[in-house]
Amino acid sequence: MSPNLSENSPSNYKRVGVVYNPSSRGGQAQTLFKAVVLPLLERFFGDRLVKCMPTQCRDDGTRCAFQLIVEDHCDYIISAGGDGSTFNVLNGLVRGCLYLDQDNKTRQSLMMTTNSGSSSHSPLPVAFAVLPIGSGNDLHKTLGVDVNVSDLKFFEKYIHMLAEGGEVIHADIGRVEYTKDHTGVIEETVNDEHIPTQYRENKACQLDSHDKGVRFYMNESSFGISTSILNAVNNSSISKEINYNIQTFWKQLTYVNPSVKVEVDGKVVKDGISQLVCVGNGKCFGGGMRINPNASITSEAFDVCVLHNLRLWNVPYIFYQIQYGTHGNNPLASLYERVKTIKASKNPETIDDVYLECDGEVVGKLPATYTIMPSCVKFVVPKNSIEHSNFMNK
Ligand SMILES: Nc1ncnc2c1ncn2[C@@H]1O[C@H](COP(=O)(O)OP(=O)(O)OP(=O)(O)O)[C@@H](O)[C@H]1O
Repeated sequence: MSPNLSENSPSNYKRVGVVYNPSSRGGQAQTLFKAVVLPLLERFFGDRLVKCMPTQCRDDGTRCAFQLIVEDHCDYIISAGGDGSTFNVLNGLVRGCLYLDQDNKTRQSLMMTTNSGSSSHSPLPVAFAVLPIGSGNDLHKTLGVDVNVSDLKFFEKYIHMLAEGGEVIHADIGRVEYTKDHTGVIEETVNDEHIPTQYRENKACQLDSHDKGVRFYMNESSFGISTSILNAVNNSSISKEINYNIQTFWKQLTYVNPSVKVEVDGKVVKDGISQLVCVGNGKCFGGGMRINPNASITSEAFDVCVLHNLRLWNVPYIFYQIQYGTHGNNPLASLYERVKTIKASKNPETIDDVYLECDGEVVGKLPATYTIMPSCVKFVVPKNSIEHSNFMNK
């Protein structure tokens, strides 16, 4: 049945908070936001625009979104940045809603770890949207939206869409419970949930323990070679866009594929050497590669791609295929579609830890458990986007 359109207009949300990452796009986002984005936000949102908060440091989008919801009572949060910012802000949005959750219903559904994947969830009360001003913008490739940050008309159209022209769909999000790293490979601050200090006495919004982290993601999560590439890119002063290609090539020469066990809805599908496993809520990954070509953020399920023991000489062809999403018949890849839970661990013969990333942010390591959170987020998208038509045709 088609959803009721008027109820789904973003103009129903009257208290809008924007979190922007001035360091996105190698620092260009700062100027772009002030010169182009902010005047358009003021023009299209008017009095509805409550506050714009710049992030102060890495992962700070979580704190900003939390405060906009809890202190400024925002009912609509926009993340202006790249995929990493989307991830941070989403986690602040979830924790802010948990903090305000009087009847404990939100917490119960977000802590769900069974494979029932019921669609009876009601979405979180705060709407969410992303204004793409980052480098990769894989989420927008999943949505089917062409991003052109050098075109002022793009921002004019897009911000009008966010204010009134777009539509709210109920998007699924991925939940991953992973093992925290305390070895120093990942900075200790990444282990923090980033809930502002004054709210930490309220346990309702805290999902982590000392050893386990819980994060939510919008588009994709993966483990294997991807995290090794991301760690090298993020710890370097070379431009992200150039270094990404250099590291992708270099890691193919140096990365030792780990042995992992992957269980999909209770069935072991991989018990051996794998270069990469991608648990997709959306289809795109790594700068637009269609690694889970049939995934949709409204399918109420994950799609999973396992890349087996790739060797250097296999890589060019299979990555060419992944670019176009045609790797399904390649014996070096296995695709599992419409999956509710995934459990993954490293096998004893692999000595090094296997790290995982969510929406491009390396957060922790295996063992990890993924659970789909169906129809969890009221997400504003353009009416002509792929994910909007997926939602309408559900
Ligand atoms: N004020 C800040 N200073 C330094 N780093 C920040 C700041 N705010 C956020 N970050 C971090 O910047 C990183 C990248 O952010 P983001 O994803 O927005 O941009 P990007 O890398 O240009 O885009 P993409 O992820 O799409 O390639 C994230 O790890 C985020 O936590």
